[in-house]
Amino acid sequence: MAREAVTRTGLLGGSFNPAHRGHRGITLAAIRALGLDEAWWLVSPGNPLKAGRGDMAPLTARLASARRMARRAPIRATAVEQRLGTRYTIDTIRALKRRYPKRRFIWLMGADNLAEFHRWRDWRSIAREVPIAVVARPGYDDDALAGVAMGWLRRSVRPASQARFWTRWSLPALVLLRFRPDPTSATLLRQSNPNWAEHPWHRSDAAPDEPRPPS
Ligand SMILES: Nc1ncnc2c1ncn2[C@@H]1O[C@H](COP(=O)(O)OP(=O)(O)OP(=O)(O)O)[C@@H](O)[C@H]1O
Ligand SMILES: O=C(O)c1ccc[n+]([C@@H]2O[C@H](COP(=O)([O-])O)[C@@H](O)[C@H]2O)c1
Repeated sequence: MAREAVTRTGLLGGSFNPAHRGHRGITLAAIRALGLDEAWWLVSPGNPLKAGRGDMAPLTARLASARRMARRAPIRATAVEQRLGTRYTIDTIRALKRRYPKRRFIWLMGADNLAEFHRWRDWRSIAREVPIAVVARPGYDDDALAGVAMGWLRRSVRPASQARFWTRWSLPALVLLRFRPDPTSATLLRQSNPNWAEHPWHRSDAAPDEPRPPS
């Protein structure tokens, strides 16, 4: 495939409370399947649907865990939403598109997020702004396929065999990616280690912004 003059960038938004090998595994598999140059992990200052949850570690700890998990991979863990002052994904995507006109973005999410997608602010507008790649996740795929968002997006589904051509798709467009199922979840990790954020690895004094801003 001839290389384009744009940087093909996957966006995986998440709480990363903490980051885990499931995030890394699906991101690396998506990079391959979609022919991405890199992926950005957008470590959320606060998922609007999880506001007030007592088990949310500080952004600095979540960002530190994401940076560790992203090491030696074409993955950049960033708190760019904090820098932009955005909380809702629609605002983040519009701001990133304005700020990085030479990049093409695709939104990545697990099937659990697709099942809830119709609760996100302006979710149809998100689907009109960027293509969406949904990664199958054990225990969530049936709900995602039967969900409100999928009902609206069904006619916009593209075959996984065409996934590398996502920059040419008219929007909305959604592709379902099925990799080796990974049952890892942050919920399970928090249950087995509620104090994970206290570990010295995650008690970073660094400012919650990337040392090298994405270009
Ligand atoms: N094992 C996995 N398989 C597929 N997608 C995943 C997996 N783990 C996380 N994701 C996706 O990564 C993104 C960020 O996930 P998040 O940081 O919320 O982790 P999580 O494990 O889902 O956390 P929690 O259990 O606290 O809800 C979401 O789109 C989520 O669907
Ligand atoms: O924009 C919204 O209304 C919205 C509602 C819920 C979740 N999100 C985003 O979805 C991403 C996944 O969040 P989480 O907590 O499930 O990892 C993260 O980037 C959140 O900001 C966005």
